[in-house]
Amino acid sequence: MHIAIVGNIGAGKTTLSNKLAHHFNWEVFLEDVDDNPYLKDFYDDMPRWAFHLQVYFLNSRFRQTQQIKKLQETNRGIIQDRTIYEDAHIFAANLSQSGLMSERDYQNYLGLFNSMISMVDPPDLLLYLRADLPKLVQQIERRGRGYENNIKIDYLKHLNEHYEEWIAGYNLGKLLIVDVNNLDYVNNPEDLSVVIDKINSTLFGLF
Ligand SMILES: Nc1ncnc2c1ncn2[C@@H]1O[C@H](COP(=O)(O)OP(=O)(O)O)[C@@H](O)[C@H]1O
Ligand SMILES: Nc1ncnc2c1ncn2[C@H]1C[C@H](O)[C@@H](COP(=O)(O)O)O1
Repeated sequence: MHIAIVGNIGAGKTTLSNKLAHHFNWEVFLEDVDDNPYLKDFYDDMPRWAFHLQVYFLNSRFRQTQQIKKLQETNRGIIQDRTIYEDAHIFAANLSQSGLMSERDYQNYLGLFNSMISMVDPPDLLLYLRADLPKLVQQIERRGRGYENNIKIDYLKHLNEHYEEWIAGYNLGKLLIVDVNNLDYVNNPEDLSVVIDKINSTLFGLF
């Protein structure tokens, strides 16, 4: 079983990934953020570093999908924090449409993505955490990564629009949308139970 948690920056993916991995006693795969050599520079100067960052994330995410594939052969359950689909369909697409990545770099990137994607298995369940801008801003501030102070509201807004469009057309497997605006699974165990019940119901038809 492989559940992938997707959603905008600060929606609560990492927090929920860790909690679900603990609950189900499954393996968790997190994003390559702390050791990412481009992320801080990217937020300082997006046009300069957009392509470098996308190639870095694409490679890191592809490597992760291959590790997940191997682990699945052992029947171990897996929780994945963000997917390779989001790199291309959300972030790279947004950078291109916002004029922050040149057409030449975007087409080069897409060529790479399209070569890789046929080797990627979709998750059994894609869990989309839907969050409005105030919730995202509040949680990004709460997390306090210095370089994310530069993130503009418009950037988050455009990412949310890309998410909604991508999710509306998602057809690679089961999909569960959870509105997290009024959920606090950090402090309220009942809110975590709500999410776990929805997952069990979507995957196994329980509840
Ligand atoms: N549903 C929630 N309610 C309250 N706080 C949350 C919730 N989800 C996440 N947080 C807090 O918001 C911050 C960002 O969450 P995080 O899981 O890192 O988001 P993401 O991985 O989607 O970027 C963290 O400080 C986390 O403790
Ligand atoms: N593909 C990406 N392009 C640009 N930025 C990205 C990409 N993937 C992740 N990010 C950023 C967004 C955040 O600042 C960090 C970690 O993501 P988070 O949603 O907080 O887990 O990396």
